[in-house]
Amino acid sequence: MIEIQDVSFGYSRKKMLYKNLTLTLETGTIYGLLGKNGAGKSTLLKNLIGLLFPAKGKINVNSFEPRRRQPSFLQTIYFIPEEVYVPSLTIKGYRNLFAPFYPSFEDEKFSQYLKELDVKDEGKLNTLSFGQQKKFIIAFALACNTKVLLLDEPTNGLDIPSKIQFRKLIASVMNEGRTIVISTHQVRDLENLIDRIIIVDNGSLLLNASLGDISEKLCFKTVSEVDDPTRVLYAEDTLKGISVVQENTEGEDSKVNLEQLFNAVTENPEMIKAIFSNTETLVK
Ligand SMILES: Nc1ncnc2c1ncn2[C@@H]1O[C@H](COP(=O)(O)OP(=O)(O)OP(=O)(O)O)[C@@H](O)[C@H]1O
Repeated sequence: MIEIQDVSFGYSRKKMLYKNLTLTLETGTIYGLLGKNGAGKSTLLKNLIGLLFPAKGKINVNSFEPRRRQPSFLQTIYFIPEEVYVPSLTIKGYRNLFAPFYPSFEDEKFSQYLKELDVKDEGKLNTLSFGQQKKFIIAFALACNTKVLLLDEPTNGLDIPSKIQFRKLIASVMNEGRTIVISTHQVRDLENLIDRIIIVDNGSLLLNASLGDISEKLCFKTVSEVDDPTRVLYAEDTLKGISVVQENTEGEDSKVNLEQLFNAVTENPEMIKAIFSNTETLVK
C-alpha cells in the first residue's frame, strides 16, 4: 500500500506544487495517473521513489519511507522515467551490472519480455533507437519483479504493435501483491488495462476512483440534443451527434471514455466532487 499523507512539495519554497495532498494507493491495483502538462505527475512519481522529498507530510510505500532510499526499499520498486537513459553496454552487460540489485530478477522472463517486445541483441544499448531503448528498459523493469512499478509515459515512442504488446505484458505481470502506477497522456493506450484513475491538477487531487465507480456515477453517451445543460459535465460535437458526460442519475450502463472523463473532471472539478462525494472513492 502507498500512503501519501498531507504532502506538500515545491521545487522552490515560494511556490508549492502540491499542497496537503492525501492519497492512498492499494496493492493489487493498476492506477492510471492523468493530468495536464505540468500538473505534477512526474513529480509525484519521483516523490514515491525518493528522488524528490516532500517539504511537509509523509509518504509511506509498503512500510518504507522513500526519502531514506534504503537498499531494501529500492529493490522493491522500479521507476521508468519518461526519458530513459541507457549506458554504452550490451544487453548482457546491462543485465550483469543492474540485475543483482533486484533479488527477484528472473532471467527467463527477461528474455521472454525482450522477445515479446521485439528487442534484438544488436550491440550497445545506446545505439538503439529511442523506442527500442524504452522497450529494453520496460523488459528489464518487468523482469525485476518489484512490488511497485512506476511508469512515466511508458508508451511514448512505442510503435503500434509494441503498445499492444506492452498492454498484454502489464496485464500478465499484474498480481495481488503488486501496485502499478502509469502516468500518461495517451489514455487510449491504457483503456482496458487500468483499475483506477487518479487525476491531478494545480497540485491537488481531483479524482481517485475505480472504473466501476466512474461508470456508476457518470454516463457517457451520444445524443442528438442536450436536454438539460446543467447536468452536462462535458460535451463534444462528433459526426454521430453530441458526445456528453453527465451524472448517471438513471442507472444507465455506459463505457467510460477516458479522454472525455479527463475533460469533464478538469473542466468541472466542483461538480465531480459533489457527484463522487458520497462514495469512499472520493478524493479527500
Ligand atoms: N527540476 C525542476 N525544477 C523546477 N521546476 C520543475 C522541475 N521539474 C519540474 N518542474 C515544474 O514542476 C511542474 C510539474 O512538473 P512535472 O514534470 O511533474 O509535470 P507533469 O504532470 O509530469 O507534466 P508533463 O505531462 O508535461 O510531463 C511544472 O510546472 C514544471 O515546470
